[in-house]
This record gives sequence, C-alpha cells and structure tokens, in this order.
Amino acid sequence: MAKELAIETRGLTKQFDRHIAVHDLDLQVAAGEVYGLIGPNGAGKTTLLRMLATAEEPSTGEIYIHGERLLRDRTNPTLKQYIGYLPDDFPLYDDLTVQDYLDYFAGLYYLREPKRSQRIYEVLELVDLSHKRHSLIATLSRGMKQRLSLGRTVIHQPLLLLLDEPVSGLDPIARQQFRDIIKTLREAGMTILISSHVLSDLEDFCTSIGIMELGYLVESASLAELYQRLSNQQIFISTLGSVNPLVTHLKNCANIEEWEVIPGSQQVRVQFTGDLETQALLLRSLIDAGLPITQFYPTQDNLESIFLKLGHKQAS
Ligand SMILES: Nc1ncnc2c1ncn2[C@@H]1O[C@H](COP(=O)(O)OP(=O)(O)OP(=O)(O)O)[C@@H](O)[C@H]1O
Repeated sequence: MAKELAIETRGLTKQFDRHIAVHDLDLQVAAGEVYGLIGPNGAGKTTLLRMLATAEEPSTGEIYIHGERLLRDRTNPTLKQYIGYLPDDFPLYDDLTVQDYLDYFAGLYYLREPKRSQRIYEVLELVDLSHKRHSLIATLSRGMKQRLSLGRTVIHQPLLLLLDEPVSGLDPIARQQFRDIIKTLREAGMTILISSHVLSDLEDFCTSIGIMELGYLVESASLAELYQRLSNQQIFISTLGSVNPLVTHLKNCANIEEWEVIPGSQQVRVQFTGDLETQALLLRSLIDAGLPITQFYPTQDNLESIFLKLGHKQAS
C-alpha cells in the first residue's frame, strides 16, 4: 500500500514581480520521510519552505498536508498546528532564559499544565540543554542557540518539520549533535523537510533527496534509488605476495567491469556492479581459491560526487 503523503504540492508557483522563484512545482513527501532539499543559492528552497509554512502566499498552485488543503488564511488552524518551521535566521530573545523561552512558545501553542512543564522537560532533554535551563540565551554558543531553536520548533509535537539550512555556521561537533537530534525525531515518526548545502549531513540522515534549480524541482528520489542509479561502487582488495594470482582470479569473476593494480602496492581496485550478496560471494570465492587476502574494502560514490556527476554544483 502506498504510504500517506505528508506533503503534496500541485503546480506550486511563486512569482516576485517578474521573477519566478518557484516554478510549477509538484513535490511529494511520504509520511515519516526525512527529505533533503538541495540546490544552488537562489534556487527557490527558502521560498518553497516559506510557502509550506504559510509564511508566503503562493502565486498559484496548491499545497496539501496529510491530504488536507493548506490555506494561508485562518481556515485550518489545526492543520497549522501540525507544522513546525525553523527559518534560516532563527531569531531568539537574548534576554530570556532557555526555560522561559520554551515556556513562552509552549504558551503560544496553548499547552497547559501539567503537560506544559512535562513537554518543556522532554524538549530540553532532546536538545541536550537541561543543564542550561536557567541560562540567558545571550550566553549560549551558536550550536546551543541552534538546538534551542529546534527545540522551540518541536515544542507542540508537530507532525511535519520544515528546517531551512539549520546547520549553517555550525562546527563539526555541533553538526553531529544536530544530526543525532534529527535521527531521534525521525525514529519518533516525524516527517522532516530540510534544506542544506552540507551534503555529507544529508547523506547521514535523509531518506530522500530533491534538487532544485532555478525554481524547478529537477530531481526527487529516495537516497537508495539515487545510489543505485548513479553511484559507482569500487572494491579495494589487497593480498600478500604477488598480485598476479589475484588478478587472474578476478578476470573470471562476475560483476567486475574493470580492475587496476595500484602502482607500488599489492592492491587491486575493482569496479564492481553487484549488490551486497554478490559482494559476499566474491569475497568467499577469493578465500576458497586460497588467495592470501589481507584487505577487502568496498566504497561507493558519496552524495557530493553523485551531484557533481549530475552537473549540479553544490557548495559543501
Ligand atoms: N521577497 C522577495 N522578493 C523578491 N525576490 C525574492 C524574494 N524572496 C526571494 N526572492 C528571489 O527568489 C529567488 C529564490 O530565492 P530563495 O531564497 O528561495 O533561494 P534559496 O534556494 O533558498 O537560496 P539560498 O540557498 O541562498 O538560501 C532568488 O532569486 C531570490 O532573489
């Protein structure tokens, strides 16, 4: 059975004066997906997210959230409760404490006691800021502020999270913490649409990827499908002694397109087209042939290489 769509847009278009920022966009994101939106600066990602968050009125087209038409006026307040939106500039109130800030937003979403305190406690735990609950926001690091903003965005337990470049400007440790939170939210079943230029992060937690260019959605597929369609798989195999017996054996193996002996080493780089099971069979055949294998190391193209191959220039 097809999965329920958390987001569906039909012919979604946004025009600013004579410039079309988002062009006739049909997007489908299934419930429970983490969908990474990438594309060069000015491709229309922020405009799309803003329309999904009802911060921007579409020029034409329709948006459906869990099958229900999303309108910018006051007609569907319950539907808007389903959505959590973290804009790229994530404004914070520096003179509030972390606890008071979350409490303020809990109030805006009509959370009442005792649920309100319970939810603030859960969110502080989730974003690892329990120890900072009484600190002024002004005293937090950028990574902490970013996690607090994410906490504020999920305070009302939305079904759909819209994140606009949430890791920009964060150091590797702060990004790792952020990735861990996203994975926790994914495991809890939240649907997440996230725009980012950091492809290695998206690769880590996304289930699907969409590429925007000049307002168009030019690619939309599951990460697994993208890898299958576009990723080269290589295996580095090392042996003791001469590589010649290894090369002779490889010539008779299936799913091997090319091989190359790495100069000055006892290692062969193999271009491999099989799946994981055939990879295991290859390793078994090397061992059964009595070859003294010391290393069997499969690698595949990462998201960055795939997109460069597609001709999409991503800044990482
Ligand atoms: N309020 C506005 N008025 C006029 N033009 C706008 C407005 N907002 C966005 N644009 C234009 O729409 C296009 C898409 O911008 P948008 O911010 O959506 O791109 P983006 O993909 O999010 O870029 P980035 O990766 O730099 O954040 C750009 O050409 C931008 O200048």
